[in-house]
Amino acid sequence: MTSIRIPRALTIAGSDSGGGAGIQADLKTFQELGVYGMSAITAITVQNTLGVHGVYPLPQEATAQQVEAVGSDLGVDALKTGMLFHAGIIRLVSEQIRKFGWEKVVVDPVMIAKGGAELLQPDAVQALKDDLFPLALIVTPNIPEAEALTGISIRTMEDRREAARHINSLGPKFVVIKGGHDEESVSSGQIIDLLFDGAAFTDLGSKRVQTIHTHGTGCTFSAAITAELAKGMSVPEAISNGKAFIQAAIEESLQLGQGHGPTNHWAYRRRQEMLL
Ligand SMILES: Nc1ncnc2c1ncn2[C@@H]1O[C@H](COP(=O)(O)OP(=O)(O)OP(=O)(O)O)[C@@H](O)[C@H]1O
Ligand SMILES: Cc1ncc(CO)c(N)n1
Repeated sequence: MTSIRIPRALTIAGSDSGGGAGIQADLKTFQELGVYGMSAITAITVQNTLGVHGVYPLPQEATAQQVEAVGSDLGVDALKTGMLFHAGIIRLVSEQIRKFGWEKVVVDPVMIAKGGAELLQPDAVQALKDDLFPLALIVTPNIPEAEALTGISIRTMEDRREAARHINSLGPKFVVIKGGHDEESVSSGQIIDLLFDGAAFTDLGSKRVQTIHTHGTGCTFSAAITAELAKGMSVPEAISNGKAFIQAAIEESLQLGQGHGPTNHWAYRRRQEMLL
């Protein structure tokens, strides 16, 4: 009997009680894209659409044991990291990625939540660059994260290209600098995510949706890319499908909560089904 192996993805990230970002967004996205999802939690956050009301990091061994448990038993085709919170977790997780020989590694270098809460301690940025980036296939910073990682103040697309080159030189084969925080995209109505593959730049453009419901967009985007990699897509295909996934999720938002609401994780599948 021939058996079809189910694609498997792991997220190493923080829990968002509001369900729009973090582990919850990642698992929903994996499921929507037909990928078996697993998680290693780094911290419990108390969140809703109004902001982050508490952060409770787990002992770093607890995160490492979760990674070990799933890696040694169920197996992992692709993984992503989100909120890692401190340098100790980054070092342990990096060691495990090396030990298991995982190559499809997407690093979303989560630092600050939209309301300003710290999801990565400032002294952990160096560990991210030194330990985790050399193991990453793709890194997906937003503009403020790209600035913090490189010290480059990003005003223009040329600044962004310079930051992408700098991040690429730290090890990741592909860098996507997301454009959600680009002031110009508000007036132009176009958002550009910049992809750099170490040789060439590609502008991934999309219509900017006028909405406040963008909680967890970065998590959802990187989770969709990870799911597509787990299914065997090439990196450019995975990123392009990830962009379509987040665009649908933002366009069909759920209007939940009193603040910045979550995106709609099933909008992309609904659209795909309509095409059938
Ligand atoms: N208003 C919008 N309309 C369309 N696409 C958007 C919008 N805001 C963000 N995006 C897209 O969502 C993805 C995430 O971008 P963004 O720069 O917001 O990430 P982020 O700041 O890391 O998100 P978060 O911290 O909320 O998880 C990118 O692909 C970006 O182009
Ligand atoms: C747990 C968690 N991870 C990442 C983000 C960034 O959106 C968030 N708000 N919460």
